[in-house]
Amino acid sequence: MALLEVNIQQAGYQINKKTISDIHFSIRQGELMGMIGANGAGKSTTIKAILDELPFVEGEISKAEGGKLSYIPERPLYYQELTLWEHFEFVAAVEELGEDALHYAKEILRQFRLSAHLHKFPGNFSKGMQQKGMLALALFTKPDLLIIDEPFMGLDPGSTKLLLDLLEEERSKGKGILMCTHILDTAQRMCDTFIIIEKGRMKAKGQLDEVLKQCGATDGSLYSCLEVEVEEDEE
Ligand SMILES: Nc1ncnc2c1ncn2[C@@H]1O[C@H](COP(=O)(O)OP(=O)(O)OP(=O)(O)O)[C@@H](O)[C@H]1O
Repeated sequence: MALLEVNIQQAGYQINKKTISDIHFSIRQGELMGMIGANGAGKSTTIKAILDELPFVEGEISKAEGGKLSYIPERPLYYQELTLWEHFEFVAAVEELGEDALHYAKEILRQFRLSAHLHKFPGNFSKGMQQKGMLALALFTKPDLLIIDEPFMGLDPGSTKLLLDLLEEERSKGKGILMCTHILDTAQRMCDTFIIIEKGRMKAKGQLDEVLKQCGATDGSLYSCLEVEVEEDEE
C-alpha cells in the first residue's frame, strides 16, 4: 500500500495562479524516491503542497491512515530560546512520546556525535551540526514517511556517510523517503525511484532506466535529465 499518494493538478502561492502542475506519484513502504530538478523547478513547492502549506492546491494528496510524516527543511529551524535537548523534550511532550523515546533520542544524538552539545543552543551550531540536529529530531518521532529537502547540504564526509547509512536503515525498516537533492551521483546510487521536475511540471518518473529513457538521456546519467538553462544578460 502507498504511504503517500500525490495527484496535483495545479498548485501555487496565490489562488488560481499555478506554480506547479500535473505532478503525480506515490511512495510505498521501503521506497526511497529522489526528487530532482534545477533551481526554481518546483521541488520545494511540491513539498509544500504535500505538507498542506500552500493557499492553492487543486488535486488530491493522501497519506496512509495513521501514517506519520516528518519533514526536514532545507534550512534548519530551531526555537531560539531552547537548547538542543529541550527541543527533544518539547517534541516528546507535543507528540506524547514518553520516556523510552528520550532514550532513543540520546542514542541518535550519540550516533550523530551531538551528545556533547545537548545543553547548548542549536542556533549557534555550525551549519552541518544544525542539519544533523534537525535530522535527529525528525528520526526521533519514528515517522513512516520522511520528506527531506537537500539533506547533504553542509554535512562533512563523515556525517554524509552516517546520513546515508541511517537512510538505508530507515528504508530497510519499511519507511518511505522522499528526498530532494542536487547531489545527483549520490541520488543515482541510492534512490529506488526518481521524479524529475522541470519548470513546474513532472518531466519523468520511475526507476533509473525508465527515467533516463523518458528524458532521452543516452549517457546513463541523471545529469542529462536536467536542462541546462543559460540566463541571458540584460541589454
Ligand atoms: N513563497 C513564495 N511565493 C511565491 N513564489 C514562490 C515562493 N517560493 C517559491 N516561489 C517560486 O516558485 C517557483 C518554484 O520554486 P521552488 O522553491 O519550488 O523551486 P525548487 O525546485 O525547490 O528550487 P531550488 O532547487 O532552488 O530549491 C520559483 O519560480 C519560485 O520563485
